[in-house]
Amino acid sequence: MSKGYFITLEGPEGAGKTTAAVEIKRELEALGYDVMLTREPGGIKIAEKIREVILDPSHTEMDSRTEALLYAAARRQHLAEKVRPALEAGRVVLCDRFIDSSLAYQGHARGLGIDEVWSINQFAIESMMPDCTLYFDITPADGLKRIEQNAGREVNRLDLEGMAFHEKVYEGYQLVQARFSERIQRIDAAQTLEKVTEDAISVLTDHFKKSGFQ
Ligand SMILES: Nc1ncnc2c1ncn2[C@@H]1O[C@H](COP(=O)(O)OP(=O)(O)OP(=O)(O)O)[C@@H](O)[C@H]1O
Ligand SMILES: Cc1cn([C@H]2C[C@H](O)[C@@H](COP(=O)(O)O)O2)c(=O)[nH]c1=O
Repeated sequence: MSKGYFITLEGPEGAGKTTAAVEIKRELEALGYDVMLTREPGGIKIAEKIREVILDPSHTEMDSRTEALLYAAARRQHLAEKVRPALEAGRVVLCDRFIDSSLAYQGHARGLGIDEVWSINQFAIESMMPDCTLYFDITPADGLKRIEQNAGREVNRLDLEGMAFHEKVYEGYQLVQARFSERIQRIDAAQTLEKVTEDAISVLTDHFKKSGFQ
């Protein structure tokens, strides 16, 4: 039984999750919480290696089911090695992407089926779901525009997919959000970073209060 609080950040490419995560961590720490920021795929050595395999732009031959299984494998190791111990120690875990990315990208956009991808992930997560998920809502066009303007960012294999794929990811997130409407809270990610952070903190402190987490 975890004593901590598990928060995930979700959304399409360029929504601002990684940038906002640093601010959210800082604000929560200022409120006295012990926060561990991590990411998927990655966060620990084995999962970072799996990330390299998945996202290498030269791996164009990768089968969609292989892709889904690799994300689930990285997730399992990350949960077992880093997330679960932090939660057991009573920490707030802030994770940049988690299972909802698999449901939107592999389940819907790749066409594997949200139920099928949910099902393969059950073996990996053993029912360990986030307490709260912030969904950073931005249109694919606006998100990709932000990425194009960020000259230093490395381009990965999924970034290279066409607009039709990114539209499907967006659609996938709408379906996932509707399915898990209690857990997933929408944040308007088109706002300034300051406003996005303020909204995120307001949602999270509200959740902490409701669940009695201190
Ligand atoms: N609220 C914001 N307003 C304008 N630009 C922003 C905002 N938040 C982030 N950005 C910029 O948008 C770009 C993408 O941000 P970031 O890497 O945080 O997004 P992301 O959701 O983590 O993307 P990905 O999932 O594709 O890695 C960066 O150049 C960042 O500086
Ligand atoms: C966890 C997860 C991620 N993805 C995709 C989403 C992005 O295109 C990359 C990760 O890159 P980021 O810069 O760290 O956002 O991987 C996915 O398709 N399925 C997943 O489960």
